[in-house]
Amino acid sequence: MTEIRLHNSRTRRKQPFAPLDAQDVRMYVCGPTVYDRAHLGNARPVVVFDVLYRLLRHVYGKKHVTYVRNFTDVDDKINARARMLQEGGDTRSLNEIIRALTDETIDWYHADMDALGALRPNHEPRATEFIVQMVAMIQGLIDKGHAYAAEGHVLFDVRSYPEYGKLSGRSVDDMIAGARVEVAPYKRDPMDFVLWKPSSVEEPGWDSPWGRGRPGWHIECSAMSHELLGPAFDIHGGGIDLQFPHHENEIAQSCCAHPDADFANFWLHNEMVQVEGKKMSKSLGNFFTVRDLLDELEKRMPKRVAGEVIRLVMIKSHYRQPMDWTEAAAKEAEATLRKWARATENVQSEKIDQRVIDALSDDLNVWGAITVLNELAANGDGSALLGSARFLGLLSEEVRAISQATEAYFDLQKLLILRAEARKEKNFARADLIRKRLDDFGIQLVDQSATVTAPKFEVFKIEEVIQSLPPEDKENLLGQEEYVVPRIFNNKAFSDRYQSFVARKVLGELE
Ligand SMILES: Nc1ncnc2c1ncn2[C@@H]1O[C@H](COP(=O)(O)OP(=O)(O)OP(=O)(O)O)[C@@H](O)[C@H]1O
Ligand SMILES: [Zn+2]
Repeated sequence: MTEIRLHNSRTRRKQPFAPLDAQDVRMYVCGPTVYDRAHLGNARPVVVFDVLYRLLRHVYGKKHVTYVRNFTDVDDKINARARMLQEGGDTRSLNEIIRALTDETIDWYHADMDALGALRPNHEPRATEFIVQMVAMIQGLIDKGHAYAAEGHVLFDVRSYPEYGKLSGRSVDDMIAGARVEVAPYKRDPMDFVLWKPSSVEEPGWDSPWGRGRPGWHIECSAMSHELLGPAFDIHGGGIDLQFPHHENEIAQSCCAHPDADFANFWLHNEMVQVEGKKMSKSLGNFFTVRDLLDELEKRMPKRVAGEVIRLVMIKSHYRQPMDWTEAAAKEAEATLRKWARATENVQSEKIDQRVIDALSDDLNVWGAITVLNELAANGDGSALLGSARFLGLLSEEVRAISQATEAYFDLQKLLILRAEARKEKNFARADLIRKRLDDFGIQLVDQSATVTAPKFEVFKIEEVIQSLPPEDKENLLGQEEYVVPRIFNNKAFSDRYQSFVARKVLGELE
């Protein structure tokens, strides 16, 4: 079996990955707080852990991997956004606005992440559906002496857990000195963090032994991962911005609530999407949403291609390196997809190149995997290229067809440019030759643009085209010359392929 090696933030080194149970490999990734469209930074953990999910499914089998990513649908940021809407004239109750806001944001999130080719996790729990489990866990922590109730709040007693700070490598005293910790009269220690807090009448709230209130953010992940994956599981992921305090707090809660288990075995953190050296974030206002970017790209390429372009740009940077979005990277990704599409023309079968799996198994070296794909394209191994690209969530049937058609169009464009250049140089013989050769194949040049009109090519030329087609197209068309002409031009994919074929042939003749 392929050995996967992953950089474990917990040990600060690359380690061989061995699941607790190879029949049920379990991964939890911190999901979004749902009150706004996801920005490009929020998409990074989604695509990074999607690649890991695909790799785990490949190595251990699809049925043997469970991936959980939560939705935080109860949070002060959500309440604040809902209040803003109320102040803006929304007459619904705060709870109604929050329900509609979180539902809508989850729908947007799904649409945007689907567009980036990310598989949906096996479970996408909403925090509000696991309040009972959160209350039980908090009560357990109080019973064990790790938490205390004060003024309607429940706080985690950080000093009761000597391991606190181990993941991020900080001591509690350093943390107090360096962090913006909230000092509050009900806290015994400034580092203690909230497990439960009181809700006002109009705020979302649930009954609890400590009065009507709502959970703190950190306990949500501890309770949901425990409910869906058990007290110990294999991989916990999220952005590096969550390592402290969120993940540190998750560990403290989970390990104190379930002292016999080890919570998450491997911790994986993706680096940040940056804008001019700073983390892309809502609070800094330096963000653009995935939707904005898709809309922008869709001005010059079809939607499906836009999604794959973003995906390819994002996975190409190693997940532990910061990355910027650049227009140049988008252009390069678009050209790469087109190149791969051409190299997989007429390809039916698919196989995954083992070198791609090996590269990904080395702490998700996607760059290395892409180098292999480019090599396959250069060597004309379309089958392994298609299988491997599909494995990375790229080159879907639709994108392949679109990109191939675009290639065909580019080939024709090249000819038109050559012809225009010839005319400019007053090389009318060459210009005429290009027009004539295209005309021979039934492609007429009209006013600088190429259009396919009623063809007048001979049967042997049709045969040539037919021979270049995949077997089932060939079978449909061979020996039916008299019917070929109308069929070819009724069939968009065929006509694109045909144009590409002709253009390449004529280009070859001119060389
Ligand atoms: N710039 C970024 N680059 C990479 N990952 C990010 C970035 N910003 C947030 N994330 C990740 O997105 C996921 C969702 O986080 P969440 O919804 O809490 O975003 P957020 O922290 O509210 O965003 P912001 O920091 O802009 O307010 C987390 O795993 C987080 O680490
Ligand atoms: Zn979390």
